Amino acid sequence: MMTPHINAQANDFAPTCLLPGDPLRAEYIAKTFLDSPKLVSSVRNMLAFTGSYQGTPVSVMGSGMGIPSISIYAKELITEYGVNNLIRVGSCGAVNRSVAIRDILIAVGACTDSKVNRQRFQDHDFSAIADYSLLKAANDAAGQLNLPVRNGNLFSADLFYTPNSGMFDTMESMGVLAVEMEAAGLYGVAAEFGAKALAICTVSDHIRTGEATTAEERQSSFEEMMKLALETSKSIEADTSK
Ligand SMILES: O=P(O)(O)O[C@H]1O[C@H](CO)[C@@H](O)[C@H]1O
Ligand SMILES: O=c1cc[nH]c(=O)[nH]1
Repeated sequence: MMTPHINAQANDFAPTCLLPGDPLRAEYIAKTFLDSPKLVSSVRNMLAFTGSYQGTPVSVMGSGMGIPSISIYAKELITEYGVNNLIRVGSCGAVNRSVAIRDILIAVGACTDSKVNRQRFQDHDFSAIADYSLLKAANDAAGQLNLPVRNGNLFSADLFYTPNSGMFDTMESMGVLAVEMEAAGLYGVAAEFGAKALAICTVSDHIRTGEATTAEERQSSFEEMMKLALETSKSIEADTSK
């Protein structure tokens, strides 16, 4: 069994898949946190692994950057490989002065300048929201880990290098916390194909203050987010097997 973008076998993916933008982050998660990680797909070097986290099967796959890329992988994972829970573990740039570098943000919803959800929704405004059971599981896991997290709205931008930096003021005035490039698309795909999705992002840089994390800081603060996503996947698996 193969899709145009994934060369895994039919049962190679677990019901839950973590989706970092960077395939090397997928490899890092698999090799750092999973027992017996197996490489299950490598088309275009978009590495995917399946292993187990404290006894719970879980997969992790790079999504690439931007809504078009994550939409391809998320759609094929859901419809061809039976993945039901998709958890993005990404980085983001803060646009809100109340947010600090290294904060972990959970995207209750995501705005976007992309038209993908309007294409799905007869040109109306679709509310791109997280699945509530995943959102609750992530917040419960954060409590257990004693990890401060912030729940709120993200903005999924088509352009990393925006020609309209004035939009950052508008985002902040509307309460948006940070900018990244995938969450709104992931939530749209999940809604279209009947799966559950959640985006968790660590603030890697602050667009307002110009602060940025070092590579080492990114690694350690991303590890907290990775653990949070893995604990979330463990608790939802325990819930569904009751
Ligand atoms: O670190 P990742 O998960 O790739 O996320 C962010 O980083 C990339 C831009 O540098 C975009 O994909 C954006 O969403
Ligand atoms: O998409 C992104 C990710 C991190 N920082 C940004 O400014 N944008």
